[in-house]
Amino acid sequence: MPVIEVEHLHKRYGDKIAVDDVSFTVDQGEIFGVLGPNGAGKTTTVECVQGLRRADGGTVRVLGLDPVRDRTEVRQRVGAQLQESQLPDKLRVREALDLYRSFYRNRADIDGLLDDLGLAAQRDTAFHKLSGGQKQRLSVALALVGRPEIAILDELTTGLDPQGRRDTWDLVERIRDRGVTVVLVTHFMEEAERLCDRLAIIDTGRVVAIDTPAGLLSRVGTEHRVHFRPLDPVDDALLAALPEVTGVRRTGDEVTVTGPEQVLQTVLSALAERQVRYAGLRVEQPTLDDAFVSLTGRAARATTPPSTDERSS
Ligand SMILES: Nc1ncnc2c1ncn2[C@@H]1O[C@H](COP(=O)(O)OP(=O)(O)OP(=O)(O)O)[C@@H](O)[C@H]1O
Repeated sequence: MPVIEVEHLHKRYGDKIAVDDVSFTVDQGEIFGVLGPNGAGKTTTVECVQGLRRADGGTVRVLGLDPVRDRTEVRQRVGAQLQESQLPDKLRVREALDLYRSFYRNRADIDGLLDDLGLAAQRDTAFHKLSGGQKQRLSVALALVGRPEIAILDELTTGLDPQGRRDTWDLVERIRDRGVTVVLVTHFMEEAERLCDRLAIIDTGRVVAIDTPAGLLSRVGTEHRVHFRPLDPVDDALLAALPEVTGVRRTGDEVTVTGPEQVLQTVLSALAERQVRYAGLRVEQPTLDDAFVSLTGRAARATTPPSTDERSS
């Protein structure tokens, strides 16, 4: 059953069309990704879903409500992450949660939330003394403090280190396991692939595809690429004649063999049979990056979240 229905959403800022024509539905209980490069219109789209912006065209329904007309009710039932700059420096974690909790009629247990988010030890820490990851987790806690039916998480892992990112992914799955529908806005392919049940790829204000990660991958084919450096002579023609192999390429001393998933086993068996030793074995499978390139005709801006040091803001 859809909890969010967006139809032909259109939004412009002056002459700039931010969202041209976006339609999608989000089902109850899923993690739905809104994926696309910087400036694609993702944030504008979810701001219209939250009722923070009024659409210039199209319709948005959230839990059967109009997010602009029924803003008060939608705010009670949809949790959204705060921008970190919206909290005063001196406010302590526990105080922030108490304050935001008072805005809601359904109130989460704060100690449970602090435990769940790994913030129990920081309950009396002032906001400005939190690390980037802790601030990020607090913003998620604030999105959950009103026990929402839908949580909208925008660029959740930007600025987190790899461990922080993995912890946050586990957290998103736990949120979903509690029955909360999650809308995850991201421009990181790996994050979308790992977390989302379905996702909409948005580019220049338009939806270019909506599917499961596996469905998107199947659109770009299922070819695997096996790379290795033979340490003994091996004939390309011999590799090319193996069942399932669709291509053999040599780049310097590296050989790349392509084919379906089983091609790895085929190649390894053939090399073992002929006592060909090898080094540098690696296998590449199609990724959402490949799907994005194939759907939009160009590469996404980023495939891996930058570390804190690389953060621009
Ligand atoms: N308040 C605004 N006034 C004018 N233009 C805006 C405003 N907000 C966004 N835009 C423009 O609208 C387009 C879509 O922006 P939006 O923030 O929705 O994209 P996004 O996909 O969320 O990007 P990012 O990943 O960088 O946050 C961009 O070209 C952006 O510059």
